[in-house]
Amino acid sequence: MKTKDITKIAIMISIIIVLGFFPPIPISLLPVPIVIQNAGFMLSGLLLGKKNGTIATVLFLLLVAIGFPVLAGGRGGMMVFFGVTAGYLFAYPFATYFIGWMSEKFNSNNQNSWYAFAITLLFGALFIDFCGAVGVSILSDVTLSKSLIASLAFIPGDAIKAFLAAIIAKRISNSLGQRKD
Ligand SMILES: O=C(O)CCCC[C@@H]1SC[C@@H]2NC(=O)N[C@@H]21
Repeated sequence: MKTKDITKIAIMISIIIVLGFFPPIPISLLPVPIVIQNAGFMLSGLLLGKKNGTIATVLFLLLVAIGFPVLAGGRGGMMVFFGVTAGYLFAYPFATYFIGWMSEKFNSNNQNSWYAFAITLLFGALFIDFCGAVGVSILSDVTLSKSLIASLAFIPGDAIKAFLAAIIAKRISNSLGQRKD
C-alpha cells in the first residue's frame, strides 16, 4: 500500500472521529439516536472507493472495539457491538464497500452528483437503516415491524447527509483532480 493511500485512510478516519463529536440526538420512537457520524461512512466510500474506504471504516470500528471513545457520544469498547445499535455498526463497512464499488464502477471522480446521491441514499441510508432496524428488533424488545416503521424517522436526515456527501465528494474530487502531483 502506498503512503498516499495510508494518508487518505488516516484522514478519513479522523473525519469520521470528528463527526462523532456532534452529540447524538435521542428520538422517542426507537432506542437509537440521530447521529452525524454515519455521513462519514458515506464519504469514506465516495472519496476513497471500495478498498481504501472499507479499510478506513473497518479500522475506525477496530479503534472503537479496542476501547477508544470515538463513537458518537464518546462511546467505545466491545460491548457496543452487542448493544442495541450493533446492526448499524456491522452495516457500516458493507455500506462503505457498496458505495465505493458502485461509484468506482459507474461514476469515477464523483462527476455525476445525482448518481452519487442515489447510491449513497440506497446503501448509506436505506441499507444501513434496514440492517439497523433488524438489529434493534433482535437486540431489544422492539418488534421488527415497529422497528422498521420507526426507522422511517431517520430517512429525511439521512437523505440530507447523502445529498451533502455527494456534493462534498464532487467538490473534493474536482479540486484534487486539478492538482498536478
Ligand atoms: O453510534 C452508534 O452506536 C450507532 C448509531 C447508529 C445511528 C443510526 S445510523 C443510521 C440512522 N441515522 C441516524 O441519524 N441514526 C441512525
